[in-house]
Amino acid sequence: MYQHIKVPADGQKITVNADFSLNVPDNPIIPYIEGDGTGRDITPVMLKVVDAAVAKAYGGARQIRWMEIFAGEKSTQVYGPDVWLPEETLAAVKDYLVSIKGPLTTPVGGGIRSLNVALRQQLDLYVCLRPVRYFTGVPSPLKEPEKTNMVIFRENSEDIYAGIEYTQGSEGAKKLIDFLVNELGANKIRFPDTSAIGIKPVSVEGTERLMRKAIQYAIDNDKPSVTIVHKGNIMKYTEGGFRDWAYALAQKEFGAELVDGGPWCKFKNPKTGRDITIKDSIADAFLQQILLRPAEYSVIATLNLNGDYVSDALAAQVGGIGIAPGANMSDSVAMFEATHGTAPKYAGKDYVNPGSMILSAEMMLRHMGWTEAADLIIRSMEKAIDSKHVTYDFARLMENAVQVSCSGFGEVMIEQMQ
Ligand SMILES: NC(=O)C1=CN([C@@H]2O[C@H](COP(=O)(O)OP(=O)(O)OC[C@H]3O[C@@H](n4cnc5c(N)ncnc54)[C@H](OP(=O)(O)O)[C@@H]3O)[C@@H](O)[C@H]2O)C=CC1
Ligand SMILES: O=C(O)CCC(=O)C(=O)O
Ligand SMILES: [Mg+2]
Repeated sequence: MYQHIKVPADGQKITVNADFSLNVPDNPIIPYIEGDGTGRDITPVMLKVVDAAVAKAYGGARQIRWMEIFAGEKSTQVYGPDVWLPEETLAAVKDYLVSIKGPLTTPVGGGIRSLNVALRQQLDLYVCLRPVRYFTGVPSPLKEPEKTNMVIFRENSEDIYAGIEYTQGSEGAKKLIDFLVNELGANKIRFPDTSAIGIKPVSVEGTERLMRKAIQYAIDNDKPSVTIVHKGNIMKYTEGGFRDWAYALAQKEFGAELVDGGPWCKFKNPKTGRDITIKDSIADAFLQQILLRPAEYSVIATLNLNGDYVSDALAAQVGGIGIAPGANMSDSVAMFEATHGTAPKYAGKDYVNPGSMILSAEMMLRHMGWTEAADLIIRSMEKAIDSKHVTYDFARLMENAVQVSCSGFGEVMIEQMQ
């Protein structure tokens, strides 16, 4: 059926029920994309650590059947020079429901548009879920890094990531600027003759589905608040719309009531009876608040670009993007991936921290309901860090650390599972 994807003969598909719960067989086929740059270092380590955790947790009764699928540079080697994202890769991610990927390179300026963004958009993986937590012993620039405990819900399908952008001097830029100036009376384009131009779509539907997931997460995980992060003071109808529609959804669907006349509102968690406060913060101020008063923030709902910035900033507070995991999700399909990119200067050197990719796999195991294996990964990560056998990113900031390689850190984790 596929041209280059080899389906493991002894594996079975994960399937989904009408309520979006999963049926996970004991031998699920899970597609993975190795990734560009350091992807080829961290992905094999992740596969080994996950296999070890599953073997230890279930004594052989369960085993993942990994299925390699292709995107990025490796895809051009397998499928041909210009094939960066084959149709069958998209089909496999959709059909097999749960997958994991390494980072993929995006050139700045010209060249291909982001394959990462293309995967999210073409599969409508509208939630980018990025939990940020502290592991004891990890070096951090903060005095009290354990106070940073947040979960980012980044809208993944809209905003300027829609890629509606025209290069300076192009027919598209000229037409669009002419239309804005002549038809809509836009008179604030400072240099219309030499401007490139981009469009930022933000919709009611896109906002509501993201906010619904963020609030449901707060309910299911007994979180005290959801903060809407936006730049609605400047971009009144896009980012400001996001804020207003998100608040409105909390009231309309979850019965939130205004606090002191609003706009903050709150409702009782139907599962625990505790208050969940819905509040908002303007993005620039939010970036200082998370450093100075992180304990006041829990679940974050934000647009695509803000979410990108906030993800790396928050990751830095708890030790850096070397251990920052994530997931891209629709209601039925989930594709897990690290927050960081391909870190090209370290590619192929067996050097970088595989933690972000391993913790993304930990999220994947939990999503599959394989909590024993997921717990084992968390415990072995804690023990590995505690043993101070860590990769360069932590070793350079830790006292008495033993620096280990990327694969070496995986081995330390596996030893800790015994
Ligand atoms: N989802 C994806 O696939 C993503 C892809 N990208 C793409 O990746 C490419 C490179 O992007 P760039 O901006 O350099 O960002 P990167 O995230 O690749 O790297 C930035 C810095 O973060 C640190 N870092 C990254 N990965 C690790 C790791 N595993 N362990 C420890 N430290 C790590 C390194 O810091 P130091 O120098 O201090 O050692 C590195 O120089 C671009 O093409 C970009 O578009 C970017 C983000 C996400
Ligand atoms: O697609 C890319 O190259 C960058 C994506 C990114 O930075 C992110 O998803 O956090
Ligand atoms: Mg990013």
